[in-house]
Order: sequence, then C-alpha cells, then structure tokens
Amino acid sequence: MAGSGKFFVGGNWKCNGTKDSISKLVSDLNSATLESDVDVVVAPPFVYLDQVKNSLTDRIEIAAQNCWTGKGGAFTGEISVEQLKDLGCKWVVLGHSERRHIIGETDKFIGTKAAYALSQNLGVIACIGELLEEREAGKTFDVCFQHMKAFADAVPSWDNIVIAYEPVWAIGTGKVATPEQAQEVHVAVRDWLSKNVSAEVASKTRIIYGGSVNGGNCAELAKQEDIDGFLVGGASLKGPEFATIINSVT
Ligand SMILES: O=C(COP(=O)(O)O)NO
Repeated sequence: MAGSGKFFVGGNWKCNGTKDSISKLVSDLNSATLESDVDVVVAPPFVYLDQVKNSLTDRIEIAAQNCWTGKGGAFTGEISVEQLKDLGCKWVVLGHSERRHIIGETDKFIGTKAAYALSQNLGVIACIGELLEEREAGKTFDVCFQHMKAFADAVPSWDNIVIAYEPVWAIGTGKVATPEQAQEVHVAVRDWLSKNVSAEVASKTRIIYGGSVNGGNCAELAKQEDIDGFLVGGASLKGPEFATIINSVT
C-alpha cells in the first residue's frame, strides 16, 4: 500500500506549469515543514513527472493525472501504468470530473483503468462527484453511489484506493462546499462502502475532499470527522499555501 498515513493530501496540478515554474514550486515544497501523519502526493502534467520526481523531496510522492487501460503498445498518445511506475509514480488520479465531463470518459472506462492500475500496484485516487444540476435535483447521493459502484465493480481490492469527493460545482469556482455539505457526502460514501464492500474497508479507506480548497477554508473542512484530507487544484500550485493545507489536516 503506497502510503498508510491516517490522512492524505494530493495536489492536482492539472494542465499547468512550465519547467521553470515547476522548478520554483518544487523548491518551495522542498523547503516546507510538513506534518508527519499526512501522505502527500503531487500530480504534475505527464511531461514534467521525471523532472519533479528527480528534484522533489522523498517526503512527497508523485502521481499521474491519468493512465491507459492496460499494457503499453500501439495506443498513440497514451501513457501506460508501466511507464508511470518506471518514472516513480505511486498513484494515479482516475475519474476526475474534467475527464468525465470534458473528455467524456465513462464509468466503465474509468473502472477498467482503475482495475489495471491496482493490479500493477499503482494506487488509485478515485474521483467522484455531482454536477450542480444533479445536486439541485437532489441526486447527489445517486450520482456519487453510481461512481462508487463503477469502481467497486471493477477493482480487485480497496487496499490501495483513496476516494476523492469533488463536487463539480466547487471545482475551480471558488464556491467551496460547506464543511456540512462535504461531511454529509463523506459519511454517505463511507456508509455505502460499509454496506456494499465491508466495514473494514469503510473504516480504513481515506475519503478526501476537493473543490476550491485553499489556505483560508481548509482548517474548517479538516475538522469534519469524515474528511481525511484534500485533493487540491489551484492552491496546490502555490507551495506555501499547499503546505498550509497539508498541515491543516490533523
Ligand atoms: O479538481 C480539483 C480541485 O480543483 P480546485 O482546487 O482548483 O477547485 N482537484 O482534483
């Protein structure tokens, strides 16, 4: 299991950065003082994974933002799990709403990727979350449970999975979920795991929140019993602020 701390914080850099800006960000992360019981992961764009892995402190693992569904080969433009592991990746983000709603990845396609990644001992940060119109229609739990079922139907084990609840309406908008809104879904997801997988998996699986987390709102969110960390976008591109977020999870 890649990382077994009680808490987990990921930085999803998305399609951002240059060699120079990433060098500065890595330097800021290397000089940060980080809490001990938090597993920390950053997910650079593919093209910077090697640079980051070879310059970042070992205290922080690297993740990919996507992967192919199986072994490499004649799949133009894809990146295989084997290649990601060759670069030192320990995790991969799968099911991110930007890949579901911009790229059009389906639950089944995402599940296939998750199953293969886990079969090769690459940890999976499994993203779930509803659109604003789905929340407004009272379908938040239905959508999140649909995403959970798609992962559960595909994965060989839950040992190396972190669940990231990321309400789509909070991603990149500055409209962070309230601690109560986030906690309500995290509790429901943990209960779903207990009922559909096992009480043990429900208890040990880290469920992290993502969607406009920043240095100002992280502490209130982190106080919630079932928020085990964060998956941070924009604020993870600022080293000192990302360190503040990491250290808020206790
Ligand atoms: O997509 C996100 C969150 O992004 P923001 O923090 O920028 O809302 N994490 O994967």
